[in-house]
Amino acid sequence: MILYAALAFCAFVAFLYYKYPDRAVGTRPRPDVPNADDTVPIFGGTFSISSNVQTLHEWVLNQAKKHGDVWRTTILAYPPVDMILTTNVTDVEHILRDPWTYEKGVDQKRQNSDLFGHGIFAADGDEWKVQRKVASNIFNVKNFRDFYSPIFHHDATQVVRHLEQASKIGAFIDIHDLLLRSTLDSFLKISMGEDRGCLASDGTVVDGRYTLPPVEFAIAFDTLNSICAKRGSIPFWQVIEKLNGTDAKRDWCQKVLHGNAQKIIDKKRQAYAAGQVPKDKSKQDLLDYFMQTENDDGTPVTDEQLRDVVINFIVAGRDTTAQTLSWVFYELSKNPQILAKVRQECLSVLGPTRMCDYNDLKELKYTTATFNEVLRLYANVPFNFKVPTKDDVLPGSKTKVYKGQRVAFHPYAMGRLTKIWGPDAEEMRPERWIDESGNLSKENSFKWPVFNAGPRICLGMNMATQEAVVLMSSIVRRFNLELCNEANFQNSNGRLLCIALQMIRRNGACSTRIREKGWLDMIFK
Ligand code: HEM
Repeated sequence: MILYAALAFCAFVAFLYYKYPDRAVGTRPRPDVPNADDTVPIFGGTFSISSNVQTLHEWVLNQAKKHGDVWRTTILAYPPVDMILTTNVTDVEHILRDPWTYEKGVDQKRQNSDLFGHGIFAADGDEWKVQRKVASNIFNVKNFRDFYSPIFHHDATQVVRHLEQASKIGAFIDIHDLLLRSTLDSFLKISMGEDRGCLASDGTVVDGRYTLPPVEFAIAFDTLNSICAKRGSIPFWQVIEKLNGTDAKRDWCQKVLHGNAQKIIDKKRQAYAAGQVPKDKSKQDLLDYFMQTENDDGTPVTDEQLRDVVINFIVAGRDTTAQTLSWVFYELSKNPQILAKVRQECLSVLGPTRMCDYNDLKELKYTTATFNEVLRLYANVPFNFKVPTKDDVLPGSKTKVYKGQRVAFHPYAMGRLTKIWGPDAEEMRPERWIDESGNLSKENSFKWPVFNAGPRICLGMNMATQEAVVLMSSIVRRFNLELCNEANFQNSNGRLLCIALQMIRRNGACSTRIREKGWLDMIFK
């Protein structure tokens, strides 16, 4: 009996081997598209992805260099993953111009639903359109100039206060932690009228590092964000999370996040009940706009819907800007000549102490160029995929794509490819953003999709740039900076560790080992 079973098993494996010689089980043959390196029968790219997970974005970059515009990987999972990856700018434009055909898709929603619920990041179609329309009310020049500048000034002053204290006592400091606190404080005030004071306490020195008290809300965010992000590279994550204790962690995070979001909503509802709605539309915040919106069927927006708004917008407004700024300071610490130029520009436009206002932004060209250049090299949404609702052909590479499969693009790889940016693509050179007349050049957003592009382009890109330049100009005029933990960012071949790329974004989320070392530890002098 056992012999028959063994023979049947072998025959089954031989059949699978014959049927799926170059891809994962359940995926279709594609002789017209090259496979990623180390693709094997039955499992496709499952092992090559998991064995390269620490330098995944560098690995993708190498695949793009080797295979050209388009290549493919498949993963043994349920449902099987069949993914075409393009770095062709015309293909990317085609995908991003049409979010009705190229949706986020069910898998992505499922993967992120614990964090995003039905919020703007997870929504497609009408559900997305309504949220985008309501939210776009707060992103206008009047708000940037009159209301957001003072908030950014206040929080940048707090950041500088902590850096001064740390530098006085010669302690090093995890600048990324500080920046995350600053972007969280600023964005909560801007979008929900809520002052969390994450930078308000004084720091203490623990093991040589200047440290602020932990913020539970932020820890829950980072942990849940990391759980959802990891699902992309773990086949059968639904089962694994049940077995390895992740479920309990997820429940704790949700309890903290939902509890905090509910408090913000309750406070707003109480204010409304007491008739304290700001009459002047320009004084209303994001939550005000959503509270006054009705659902299509005329019912009022529920607390659960508002909770998704709160959480989605905090993720959007906090992590991205802090992560990019962390890479800015990383690069400035390694490129003193760029630091000197940024400092010189900030001093000549603002003098030694004046804070950067909205109107100063157009003068701070090199500083903005440095921010853009860092985003080009360290796209903080490094990878993105969509799912077509019908069969289609990508017009740049002439590649056929099928309804329901994943069609991905990779802003991190695109930012470093010589075919897109020329022979110095991997160099940090802010000058590439300044045109012959000395003005900041506008880049084609499909070539540089770090803020996404097309109808779903990032709503906060101008806000992020304003906030970043306020923080950069406040810090570089006062301090020299020195990186303490270079080894955390590169492997022995000098390639960027993907885990660093993601962990800088998802600070403290999952690796206590790395967390103990501290992230982006710097000395400010
Ligand atoms: C350096 C900073 C930032 C970067 C690099 C960035 C990048 C991005 C990217 C890549 C997307 C598309 C995500 C996707 O759908 O897969 C996006 C969407 C979005 N971003 Fe940003 N973002 C930044 C800052 C901000 C800020 C400060 C806000 C303020 C709230 C914001 C609000 C949004 C919103 C609301 C969307 C969803 C747009 C839509 O789906 O229609 N972002 N951002």
